[in-house]
Amino acid sequence: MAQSSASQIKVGIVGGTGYTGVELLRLLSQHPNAKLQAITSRSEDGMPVAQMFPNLRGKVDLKFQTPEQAGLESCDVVFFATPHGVAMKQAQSLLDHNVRIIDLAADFRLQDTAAFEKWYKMPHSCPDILAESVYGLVELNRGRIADARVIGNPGCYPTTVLLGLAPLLEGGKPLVDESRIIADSKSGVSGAGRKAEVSTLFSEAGDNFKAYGVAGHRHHVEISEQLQKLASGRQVGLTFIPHLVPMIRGMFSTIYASILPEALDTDFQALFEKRYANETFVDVLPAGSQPETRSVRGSNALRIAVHRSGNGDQLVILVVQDNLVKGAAGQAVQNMNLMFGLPESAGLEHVALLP
Ligand SMILES: NC(=O)C1=CN([C@@H]2O[C@H](COP(=O)(O)OP(=O)(O)OC[C@H]3O[C@@H](n4cnc5c(N)ncnc54)[C@H](OP(=O)(O)O)[C@@H]3O)[C@@H](O)[C@H]2O)C=CC1
Ligand SMILES: CC(=O)N[C@@H](CCC(=O)OP(=O)(O)O)C(=O)O
Repeated sequence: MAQSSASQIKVGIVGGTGYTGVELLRLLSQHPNAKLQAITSRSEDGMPVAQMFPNLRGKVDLKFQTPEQAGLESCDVVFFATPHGVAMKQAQSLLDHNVRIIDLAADFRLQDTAAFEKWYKMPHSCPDILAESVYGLVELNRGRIADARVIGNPGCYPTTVLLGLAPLLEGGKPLVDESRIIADSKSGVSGAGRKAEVSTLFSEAGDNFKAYGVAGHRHHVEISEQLQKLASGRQVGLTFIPHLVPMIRGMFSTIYASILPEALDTDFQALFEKRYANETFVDVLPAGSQPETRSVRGSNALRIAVHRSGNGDQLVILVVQDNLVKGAAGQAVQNMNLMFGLPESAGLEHVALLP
């Protein structure tokens, strides 16, 4: 159980019964500098957290409380592991109490409020707070995260696609045909959350493999907004197709890009290795490697392999992560560490679970 001390960060979690909420609990209950202070659930109000999640017995001795009763305003930071539209309604009152906010949903991800309203089917209730918020993809935005009061933690698919493409787009000179990039992405079923839905029943999702959101997915607009920033304002044309695979955790994005004739002699392996050389959580695998989702299961690592296919003019980038860790709760804790001046890897040193 985390011991309280003056230097510990007082943490609240809104939405402690969902999959990202319980993942935050797993990570933060072992974090050397965090003290869990308030965990909310409206449906499980009064239930001991460890009764619902026995993996936390002896680690978390709090009960779930409603958001109104939990005393969130006395925390240093509050994580929202809630559906879209919840954090933005509580953000101002928490900021008024000097509480910093990390939202795992999409309320603070898209700067384009018209796109937010189109894809999330609700008006944005605090565009002024959105304007000061920072997109919490640490490897791209580290400089701005430390001082941020509000973080929009990235979507799981966007994390894989953006980190898989950043080294190609960040340079001033295009290396690949930026008008036709393809991201073919697959997610485990936990990506859909813990709520009961027919599509995530064992008998629907098991022994099955399907694409969805082919005509449009809300992560496409999130990825596109960030890709344009990475490419210094150049338009980037992306086809993004998500798939559901019959596993619980894990995400795999295969990204295809055509190398421009003038860039054919680029050493892409070296480019990726150099870009991520100082990143604790991004692992560029040796040339020829084929990453597996189980190599990141339960860990905050994201692994990338760089390949050329065909006659060498097609780049194929393979990216794996655990959707609940680097794709959600782990990334959120990485943001918290930066915001509070801690080592970025504090509480995030778990090695992936095999088999
Ligand atoms: N699953 C994943 O891989 C990823 C998820 N995300 C995002 O993280 C967020 C949480 O996802 P996930 O954990 O899967 O979701 P779940 O559906 O599993 O859990 C949602 C949680 O929010 C609480 N909640 C629901 N409505 C409200 C409300 N109006 N006010 C306060 N609390 C509420 C629920 O508890 P109760 O109803 O009892 O209060 C529950 O604890 C979502 O926005 C999701 O899009 C982001 C990246 C990856
Ligand atoms: C498998 C599955 O259903 N995945 C979710 C995305 C994961 C997620 O929660 O992303 P947000 O935080 O942006 O909602 C989906 O496609 O809707």
